[in-house]
Amino acid sequence: MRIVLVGPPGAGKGTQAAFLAENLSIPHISTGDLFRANISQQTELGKLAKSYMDAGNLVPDEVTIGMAKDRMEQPDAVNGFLLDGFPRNVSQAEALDVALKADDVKLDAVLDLEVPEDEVVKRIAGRRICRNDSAHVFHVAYKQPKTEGVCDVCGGELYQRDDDKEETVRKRLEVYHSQTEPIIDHYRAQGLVVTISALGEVAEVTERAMSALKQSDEG
Ligand SMILES: Nc1ncnc2c1ncn2[C@@H]1O[C@H](COP(=O)(O)OP(=O)(O)O)[C@@H](O)[C@H]1O
Repeated sequence: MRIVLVGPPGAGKGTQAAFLAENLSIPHISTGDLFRANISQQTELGKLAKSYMDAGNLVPDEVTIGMAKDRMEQPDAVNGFLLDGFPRNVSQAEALDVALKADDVKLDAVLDLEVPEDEVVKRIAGRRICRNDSAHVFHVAYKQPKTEGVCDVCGGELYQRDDDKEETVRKRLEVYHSQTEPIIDHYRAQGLVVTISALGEVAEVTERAMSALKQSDEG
């Protein structure tokens, strides 16, 4: 299956993507994770990406599209993938359409995770991530001082992403509404959009997502 996941920052895309990718036996491709890997390895791409990310802006298409395509061309992605964070604007969606067409393949679904805006701000401000695995995500109370803890799953150090500060989150939401939301219409025109609520327990949302994807596959 070839799936695109969309939803505002804080919708739980990364968390859900990890579970869904495992259930569906396809690789989870996250452009945010690819950028963060470049940042921690201090590559040129990482340095460039960081300046945009910390401001809550999108990294320019010229570098993002090439990076995403390179990843999708890896052998593990030949029969399917779950894209998380890409495409993030209409021109990226168009570039993806062209790339898929060239390979004579199609997307199966675009899964849209819906969550109210005040919930998103609260979730992100309290979000802490494990240094060992970005799928290990934890939450502290909203507006609590940044406390360093350890990951319940693997004992790794927890940290707050630089772009998870409240001011940056507001900017990211603005960018989401102005640049990313329009891709939902782009894909709606292709009949691919499946919308589910991202509220509730993680496992509940995964179940909701799996049954929505199954229905769209049959329908
Ligand atoms: N496809 C993309 N195009 C441009 N910038 C991107 C893309 N994917 C990720 N980024 C950059 O990485 C940041 C973090 O993205 P991500 O890890 O997906 O977090 P979230 O979904 O919580 O916003 C974005 O705010 C943006 O600066």
